[in-house]
Amino acid sequence: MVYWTKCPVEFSKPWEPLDVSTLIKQLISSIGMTANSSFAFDEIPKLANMEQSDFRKFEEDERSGDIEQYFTKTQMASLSDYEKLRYRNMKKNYEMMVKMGLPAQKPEFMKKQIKTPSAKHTDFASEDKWKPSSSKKNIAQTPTFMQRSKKKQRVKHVDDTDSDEEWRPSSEKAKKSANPPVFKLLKKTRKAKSEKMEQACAEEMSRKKDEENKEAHRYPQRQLPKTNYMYLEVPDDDEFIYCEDCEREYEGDCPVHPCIHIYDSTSTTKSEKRAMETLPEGLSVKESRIPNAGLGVFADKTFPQRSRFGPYEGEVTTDPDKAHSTGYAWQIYDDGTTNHYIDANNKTKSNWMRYVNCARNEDEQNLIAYQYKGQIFYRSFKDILQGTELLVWYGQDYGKDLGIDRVDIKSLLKPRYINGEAIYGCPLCKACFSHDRFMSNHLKYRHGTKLEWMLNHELRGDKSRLHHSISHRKKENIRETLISSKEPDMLLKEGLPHLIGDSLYCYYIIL
Ligand SMILES: C[S@@+](CC[C@H](N)C(=O)[O-])C[C@H]1O[C@@H](n2cnc3c(N)ncnc32)[C@H](O)[C@@H]1O
Repeated sequence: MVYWTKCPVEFSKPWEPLDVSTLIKQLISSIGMTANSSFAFDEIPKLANMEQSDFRKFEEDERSGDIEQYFTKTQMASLSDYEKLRYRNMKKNYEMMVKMGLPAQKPEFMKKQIKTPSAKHTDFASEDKWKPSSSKKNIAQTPTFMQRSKKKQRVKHVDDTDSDEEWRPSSEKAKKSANPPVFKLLKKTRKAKSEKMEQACAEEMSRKKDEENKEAHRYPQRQLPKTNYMYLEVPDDDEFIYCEDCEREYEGDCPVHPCIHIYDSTSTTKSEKRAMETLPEGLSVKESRIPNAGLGVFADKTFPQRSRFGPYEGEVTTDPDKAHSTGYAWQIYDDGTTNHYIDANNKTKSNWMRYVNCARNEDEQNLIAYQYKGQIFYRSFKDILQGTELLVWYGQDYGKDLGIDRVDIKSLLKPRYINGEAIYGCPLCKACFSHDRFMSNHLKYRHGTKLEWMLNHELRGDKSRLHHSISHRKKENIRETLISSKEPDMLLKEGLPHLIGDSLYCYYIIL
């Protein structure tokens, strides 16, 4: 903290956390002699202006040093006088910082409360994060059972509603496809908003184009081929959703880290404004930050990690040529083979998701596209901050046609055969998987940025080296023992390291 390194006052025991009120008093008295010190002087007037009586009152208040509420009787008895003093000082410091309106990190021991504190102390003990406006509010924790029931409701929305599409994929599962409920907004407002938005976008774009044409081109001008559809890894079973935090798939949503579904706005129009009108609250469409990419979708507020958007709407077609020609079609699989395409080229039959552009690298990507029950959803795998453009990865082939060269995860999925069984070893850690899908998920979610870095910096233009190093590492690290998939509990009991992924599928343990 600032008073260890920059404090102009000398203390006899620098290793002992100090009582901050004593410290502040000494600081205030030393203002005159510390004018050249590196201490954050803008803080000093604030401290100096605090009423002295406040400090005294605080100091004299015996309960402010009370730490018993955080320890059991046995724990308290085992603490030495020195430790008790230390904890009391930490608590006092924290409370004083909060009182002064300074951001303070709550000491670890104060997060666990054993006994009910007095009303006065609840103020401090209930704060997990310091917030200027809520520093004295008692923030209630949502009980776990309440969070669960919320999650169930969300799942029900997706599962129980029927889709409007005229043609449906052949799979029985996809027939029950979701058409998420929507917020009822004042249509006129949205209509006016979207009309204005379209017009403003068009004007802004034509102005920028004129300007760009006058300038020497800063970026290579590419005639982008409209001969692509967007591609996802082939799902064998699209009723499972991968959770990046748990590193495993769940049937439906992860019960521990459920998604927050962001619903489309209602649009009943049959005109081309439909796609724009479906924009959820907090999103807007304007010119993309990616040169020559056209329009893009931007966040007007922060969307947290695991926000889920969708489904992607469009016309269903089984004609690959038609889908290839538009640049707005996602390929949909059923049992590992292409079943149909959802083409959002037609604005009267699609939603706002048609405007989401392709990320050029892992850093700017904030959405993952995935197929769930025959439909495409986008999910944020990190917080999307206000003002950021929403960007998803369209897939290797489409990416290449847009001039984007990213690590081809599929190329890292070459198995090695042990006892006749294919195993997929991670090039970056010791995890191994029995199925390319688990390995692919692991690479994408656990090491995405690192892979990008390897390609761009270490292995630029020489992907063969990467493959070489992978097979070399595999030879070194893989213990050639096949462990039955039926014994995951036993394996865990033995405490073997690096059992990663779903234990039913991932049954290789690496040395
Ligand atoms: C699904 S649409 C995205 C919305 C599109 N920007 C629009 O204005 O309608 C896909 C098209 O957007 C453009 N695009 C998307 N991502 C791009 C990128 N990273 N670089 C260049 N063009 C991109 C390409 O023209 C592509 O065919």
